Amino acid sequence: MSAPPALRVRHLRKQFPGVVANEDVSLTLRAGTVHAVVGENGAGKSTLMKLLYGMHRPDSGEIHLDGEPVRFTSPRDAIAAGLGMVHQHFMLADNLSVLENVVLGAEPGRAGVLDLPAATRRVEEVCADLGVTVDPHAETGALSVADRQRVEIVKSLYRGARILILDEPTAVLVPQEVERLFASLDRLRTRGLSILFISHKLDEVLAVADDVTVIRRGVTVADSLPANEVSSRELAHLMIGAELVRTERPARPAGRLALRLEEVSLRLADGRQALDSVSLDVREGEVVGIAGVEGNGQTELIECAAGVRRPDRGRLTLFGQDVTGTNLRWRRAAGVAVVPEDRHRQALLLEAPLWENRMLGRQSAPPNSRRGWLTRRAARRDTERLMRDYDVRVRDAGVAAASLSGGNQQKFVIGRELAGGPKVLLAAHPTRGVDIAAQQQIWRRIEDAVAAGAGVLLVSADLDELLTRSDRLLVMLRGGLVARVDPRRTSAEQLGMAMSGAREVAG
Ligand SMILES: Nc1ncnc2c1ncn2[C@@H]1O[C@H](COP(=O)(O)OP(=O)(O)OP(=O)(O)O)[C@@H](O)[C@H]1O
Repeated sequence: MSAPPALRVRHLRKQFPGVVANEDVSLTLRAGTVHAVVGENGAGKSTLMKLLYGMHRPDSGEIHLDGEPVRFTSPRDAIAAGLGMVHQHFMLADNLSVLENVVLGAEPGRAGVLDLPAATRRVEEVCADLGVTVDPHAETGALSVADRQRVEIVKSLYRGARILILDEPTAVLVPQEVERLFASLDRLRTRGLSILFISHKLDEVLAVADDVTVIRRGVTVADSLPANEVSSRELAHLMIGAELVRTERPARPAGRLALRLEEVSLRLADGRQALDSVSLDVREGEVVGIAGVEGNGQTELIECAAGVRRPDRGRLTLFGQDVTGTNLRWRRAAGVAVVPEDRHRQALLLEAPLWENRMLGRQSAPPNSRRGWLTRRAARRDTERLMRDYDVRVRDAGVAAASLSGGNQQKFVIGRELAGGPKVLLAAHPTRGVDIAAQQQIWRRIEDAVAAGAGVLLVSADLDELLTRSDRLLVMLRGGLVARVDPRRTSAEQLGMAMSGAREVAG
């Protein structure tokens, strides 16, 4: 008899107030394989992972581990049973060392004390299993995104995980890092571990996964298909129940100078030179893309352009007017819209209802305010219109932002920022965590704004997005703009090379 599957999920159901997040979800994760879960935003993928990891309890349905039924009441139970999970937002303490993060919360030795030299050796062994090197004594906050992700994986393996759940692990990685992650997953698979991961990138899913499960609106529509028997087109079709339309980018003439940065520099409190004499122009009706490995100044660039941070040196102008000393509020009033990198901390009040979130930063503008009074009904109606326009799938405008799926939160923020007809849009990762159909929809709206004259400064970790959407593309490294590439003549691999500082740059 063949071995039972590592994990078998049958007819899981989970309802939240007003929403059935998982209606009927099933999948079979075979031992020693990589299994991808795909589906539109809000399809119920994260809910499934949280059910498996003991963060939520299913209303009905069954979970079997190695053929045995299990019922977890907390992640602690799931970890004890051999599950590990790497969340989209890493759960590491930045001010602790890699080693401290890894052993934090893990069982100490028999004597109740932690044997540090033994723990260090074990961490090094796990890294060797993964085929990566991470210094156990490095400060976690100083590591790159890819390294922090490795630490999360090491942490799970250190605790003895045999099944690893990864929630959109590649969303934050550049192509070279994606390849390294896949190589690590491959090593784990050969050693008999089983991996379940969520992704929105179908080509990538087909490249690495053995099996694929498709969830549409809370229901499994394809249960554990062999990946070599489907195409990305078929998967997209299964996900949305319709064909995707490819959009061609129109050539467009750029207009007046909208935003200009002149030799802008910024040193952070920890002494790091975040921006080093950055000069760039964004004209009306064009998209200027910024490529770079995360942590090379893109975040601070957007923050300075938005007026959230003030540069130490240099000048910013908006349609010729010096705005260097103005803040976010002032710039918003002057027509600047901002889609920030961290939607949880900078774009949404998670506990507040959507209609309040709709008004953030614009409390005094119509239709939210009449003669200075907030009109709640108008704000709600306006929010519901925005939800329809941007296909934000949620019951009504009274629902708290926290209970929206990640992709729906992003669609909401984009809709809110574009609603005012901005002159300049500062967009950091506008489609991060958003499914392919919604990505196209978001870009259609941004392109409409561009056609209406908006100038867009785009920061993204998605190289295909940068290459297909930018009119001009600049590469950022260690706080400076180091290369200019032609988005029409550059491949994602060449761009990845330029981002890592390699000399020869195409275009
Ligand atoms: N804690 C919660 N309370 C209320 N509703 C929730 C909660 N968590 C999820 N939902 C709802 O359940 C549905 C499924 O959400 P889920 O996060 O599982 O989707 P997803 O497929 O992971 O989406 P995405 O790709 O956008 O991350 C959504 O409609 C979401 O609003």
